[in-house]
Amino acid sequence: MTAQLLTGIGELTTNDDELGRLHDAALVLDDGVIAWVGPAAAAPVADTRTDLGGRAVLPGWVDTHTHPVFAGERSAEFEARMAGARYAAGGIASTVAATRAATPAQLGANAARLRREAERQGTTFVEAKTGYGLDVASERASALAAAEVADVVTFLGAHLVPPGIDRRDYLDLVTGPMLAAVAPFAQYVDVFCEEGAFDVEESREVLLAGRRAGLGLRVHGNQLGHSGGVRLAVDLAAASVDHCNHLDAADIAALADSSTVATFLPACDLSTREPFGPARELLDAGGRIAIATNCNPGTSYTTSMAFCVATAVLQMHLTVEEAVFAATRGAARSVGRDDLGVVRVGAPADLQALEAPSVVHLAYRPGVPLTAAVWRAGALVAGGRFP
Ligand SMILES: N=CN[C@@H](CCC(=O)O)C(=O)O
Ligand SMILES: [Zn+2]
Repeated sequence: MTAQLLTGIGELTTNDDELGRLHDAALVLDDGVIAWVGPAAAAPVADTRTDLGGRAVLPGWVDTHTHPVFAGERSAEFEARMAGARYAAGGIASTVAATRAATPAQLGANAARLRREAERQGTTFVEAKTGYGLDVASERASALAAAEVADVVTFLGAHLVPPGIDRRDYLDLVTGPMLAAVAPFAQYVDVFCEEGAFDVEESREVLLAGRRAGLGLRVHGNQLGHSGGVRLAVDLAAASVDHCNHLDAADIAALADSSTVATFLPACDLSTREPFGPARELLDAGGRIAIATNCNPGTSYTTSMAFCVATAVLQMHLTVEEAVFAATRGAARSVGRDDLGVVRVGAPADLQALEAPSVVHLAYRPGVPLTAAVWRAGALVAGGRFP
């Protein structure tokens, strides 16, 4: 494979403790990985040479919470919320109906469209959930569509008890035949532990069944209230608990004392008018955090990790460095990938360059499309036309 030298990097965010943030830096990408990193003045010769003209480079975004397998959209529900209606779990059912009516090709095309949209904005790794099929055939089809577009697939049959089925029967289905049909295509199981969806004991049952099937655990917890999902996730040493809008001091202490990553979803919080989760307090207490888009048609119809990072800085009081870390390496840790979201020799060459001299511009110039180039496993997949 061709070794590519990227030089003229004005600022290089490595997320590596030893390398830190470099200026006037260069990288060599070879065979899909980072083969060299250091000062531009000391860069080795490679097969190709691209001068980034002082632009900032950082790891590609690692989006570890998305629901891209769906049909239809819910802008009317969103409009009603902006006029004062409250978000409730039940809205999921309308997307379930549209998803069941769609063909596998339609579901796949929509998920691929979203993946491509995310990639153009710097996202190089995506987790994708099922959860809008909610019967065995539709959940299996959703998992197949997710596996086509995502790097990690999560089974979310326990998103809602769909209309027309007894609650106990549905739990038996999710933990039995549905899990068996989906587990071969998934790495994680998830549950929406919230009023109107699943309570703590039901959620525990779903998660333990998933664990027995060999899946890692993720939880939607404490989004709309003190659902108990966060404590359940910590009790079961889940990889991630997501939303975390409503945390009390004991929740923060429990998370800080655990290996569970708290994944904050700021775009969702804006779209549902929930209070932002206490990411600042959790970081200060020593907890692990991630930031993700939660791309879905109900509560967060965005693929923009940059928007989430800017919001985390402007509204949740993270520093730019903390927010960028949470949206890259911090998130990667929630899917067991310590090699992602970091720039160091041997790491996958998943990178983005900004139309800016520093990552600070992500929050300083909110809403401006700053992605200048995106590389995935060393291949340029978006942008890259440098003057
Ligand atoms: N909260 C649960 N699930 C999704 C929303 C699903 C929907 O409303 O369609 C979320 O993460 O926000
Ligand atoms: Zn979600």
